Amino acid sequence: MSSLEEPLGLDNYSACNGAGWLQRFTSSACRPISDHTETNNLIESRECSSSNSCNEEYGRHRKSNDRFARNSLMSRTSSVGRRRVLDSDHCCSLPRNGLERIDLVDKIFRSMPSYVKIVEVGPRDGLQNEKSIIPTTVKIDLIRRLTTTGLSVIEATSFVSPKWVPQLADAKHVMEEIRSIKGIHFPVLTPNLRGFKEAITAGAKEIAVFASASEAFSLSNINCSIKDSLSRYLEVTRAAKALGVPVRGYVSCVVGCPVEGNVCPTKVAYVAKELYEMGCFEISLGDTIGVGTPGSVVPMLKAVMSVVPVEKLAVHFHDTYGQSLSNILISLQMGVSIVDSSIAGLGGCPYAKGASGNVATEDVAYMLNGLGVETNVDLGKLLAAGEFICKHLGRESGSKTAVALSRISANGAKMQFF
Ligand SMILES: CC(C)(COP(=O)([O-])OP(=O)([O-])OC[C@H]1O[C@@H](n2cnc3c(N)ncnc32)[C@H](O)[C@@H]1OP(=O)([O-])[O-])[C@@H](O)C(=O)NCCC(=O)NCCSC(=O)C[C@@](C)(O)CC(=O)[O-]
Repeated sequence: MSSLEEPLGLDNYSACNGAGWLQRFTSSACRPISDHTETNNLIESRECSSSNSCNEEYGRHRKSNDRFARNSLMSRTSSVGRRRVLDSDHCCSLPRNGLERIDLVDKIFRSMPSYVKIVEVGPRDGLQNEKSIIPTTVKIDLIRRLTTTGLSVIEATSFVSPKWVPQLADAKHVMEEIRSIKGIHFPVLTPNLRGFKEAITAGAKEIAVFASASEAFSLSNINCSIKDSLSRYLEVTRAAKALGVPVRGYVSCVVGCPVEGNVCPTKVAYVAKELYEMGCFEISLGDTIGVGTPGSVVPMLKAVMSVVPVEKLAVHFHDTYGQSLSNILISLQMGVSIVDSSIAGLGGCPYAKGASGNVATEDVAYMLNGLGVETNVDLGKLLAAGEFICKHLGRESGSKTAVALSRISANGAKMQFF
């Protein structure tokens, strides 16, 4: 598959029934992980569907690291969401396939975190693809508004080549204006040592490096192979370590690539592990073109969780096929507790044609609120920040929550959260 016209896996869907389709993904050729009871409870393992050869690079480290995933999953019992359901008398035990009775509520909430850190990427990922150059003052105003919402991390900009991403050519000025704001992390993207140095000079105190699990995407995005990018990032992480600057690591194309199609979970695990071992404190897994479904996200996460502790993982979904919230939900059930999102669903990658914006921060906050998962984020203030930037861009919000709530409040009704 080399385009965004069809979701991954749909090409062969008509050839088989649901079960057969699922089986198509269970080739032992690239089985990414050993048995994982909790995860298997959520969805039967669907392994790599790629024709790529799945090297078992991570396999050597699998056993010792499995315990991270298992322990973490066991200990992440959400009391809040589950209690809400229990309290509201929805607790039920239903027979399933005539086999055994399963406590559905416990199964659903067992691994759900009680707190989720939302990483706002709107000012960077959200704006980087905008065609007309947004005034620096508007970007700064947006960031300032976002700082009032309770978000603890706001990715501010990128120190990349202005020839490649002209929208963020004002990175230095943006950083200079926000560097004095206390209590909030403002990571910036740095593709190489030069970007790192410029970011630090401009006042950045946290940076992010971005590799890809797809060779083709690495070439189109940062003009080098995965191997070369990892060497560059080793230089950057060493320099950052010397200055005590925390580095976040991104892996792009974690389930699909606009050029290569399906991406094997082992490749994602390999790149994630390399970034983690070179010192990245957190690894964000990006479905850059938004083709993933829980069916492809689960095996990918399983593979990555076998080499990086789940508490160090973030998920980063673009919403091209409207799958982001379901992908986030399944990720939370697997123990992930860090979610990237973009105000008003802004965004798209300049090197992933057709990919839409990130999942909207408002929608994530609304869903987490409904689940009883704490975020410390004020939805009303998020809505105001989203309205501000949408007004400037002259378009409707990409957040379904924002659109729905604006209609409700236009009708004079009181905001309700479910
Ligand atoms: C990586 C490079 C720099 C390599 O760029 P290059 O052309 O391969 O390398 P170069 O070293 O030959 O540099 C070309 C020009 O850029 C300059 N240059 C070199 N480095 C810098 C720098 N740091 N800052 C400013 N300028 C720089 C350099 O000086 C030169 O200028 P010239 O001599 O032609 O005048 C380039 O390919 C680039 O900037 N790419 C941008 C990639 C990008 O920002 N992509 C979007 C973000 S990634 C993303 O969105 C995915 C993510 C993270 O959100 C997760 C997901 O959704 O999956």
